[in-house]
Amino acid sequence: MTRDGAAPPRVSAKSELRAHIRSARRALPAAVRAAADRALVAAAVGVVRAAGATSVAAYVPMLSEPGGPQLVSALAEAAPRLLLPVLLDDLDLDWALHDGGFAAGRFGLIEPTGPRLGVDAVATVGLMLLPALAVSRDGVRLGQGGGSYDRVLPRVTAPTIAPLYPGELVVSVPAEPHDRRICGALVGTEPDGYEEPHLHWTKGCAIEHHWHSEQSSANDGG
Ligand SMILES: Nc1nc2c(c(=O)[nH]1)N(C=O)[C@@H](CNc1ccc(C(=O)N[C@@H](CCC(=O)O)C(=O)O)cc1)CN2
Ligand SMILES: Nc1ncnc2c1ncn2[C@@H]1O[C@H](COP(=O)(O)OP(=O)(O)OP(=O)(O)O)[C@@H](O)[C@H]1O
Repeated sequence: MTRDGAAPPRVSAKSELRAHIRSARRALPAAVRAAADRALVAAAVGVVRAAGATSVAAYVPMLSEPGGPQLVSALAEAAPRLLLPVLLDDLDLDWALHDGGFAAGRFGLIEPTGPRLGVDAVATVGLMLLPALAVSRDGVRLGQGGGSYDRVLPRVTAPTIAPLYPGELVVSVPAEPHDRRICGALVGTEPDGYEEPHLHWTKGCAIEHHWHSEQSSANDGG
């Protein structure tokens, strides 16, 4: 998209999209959010099972992040080994084994207190569910802006999938050279999308994936 002479993406293009999605998330009525989270949790468990992954990396949803408060416990039932991120001082991510313990962290994060495995432990998972504010159909991820997953993604050999609310799988996200593409988004399409998320494989995934769940629609491009 940015070829000869095209202006490089403005930093503010990303922050404008972030602000837009954060405020849309905050504006979601509680009942809609609860139904969407319930459906996303069920779909995420379906993806874990379809992938046959016993070791999974995920995240602890913050207020208004897709998945909600039930995501971690549901994933823990589906995957015997669940790794959750711990934000380090330099904004890189360490990984802790989920053992049911949590403590408050920076930025309103809830972080695991289980055994720390080190930044490279994430290379051992069979599936990564990661947080995003938006994902483009070609796999560019918009995160919270710390650049944490820009550091993490090169260490990951598993499919990388972001649960999203409807409207957050977008045509394009302003890409910068450091951005690594992710493999898929778990997302519904409006109007009933809040209750029916599907797995959309993106066009940018560099990781070979051997499984497709019943609900997947590969590269539907629309
Ligand atoms: N649930 C969850 N866990 C996660 C992430 C995430 O996006 N979601 N991360 C993804 O990398 C890492 C944490 N990084 C984060 C970096 C910035 C902000 C954030 O909200 N920053 C706001 C300032 C908020 C405040 O000052 O209170 C901002 O920059 O505007 C959140 C998480 C690891 N754990
Ligand atoms: N490998 C890296 N090491 C250190 N800093 C990096 C790396 N990659 C990107 N960054 C820096 O991180 C900052 C934020 O990047 P970006 O906007 O892509 O974050 P993000 O993916 O939205 O956030 P997050 O992954 O934390 O949710 C940028 O200023 C970028 O220069």
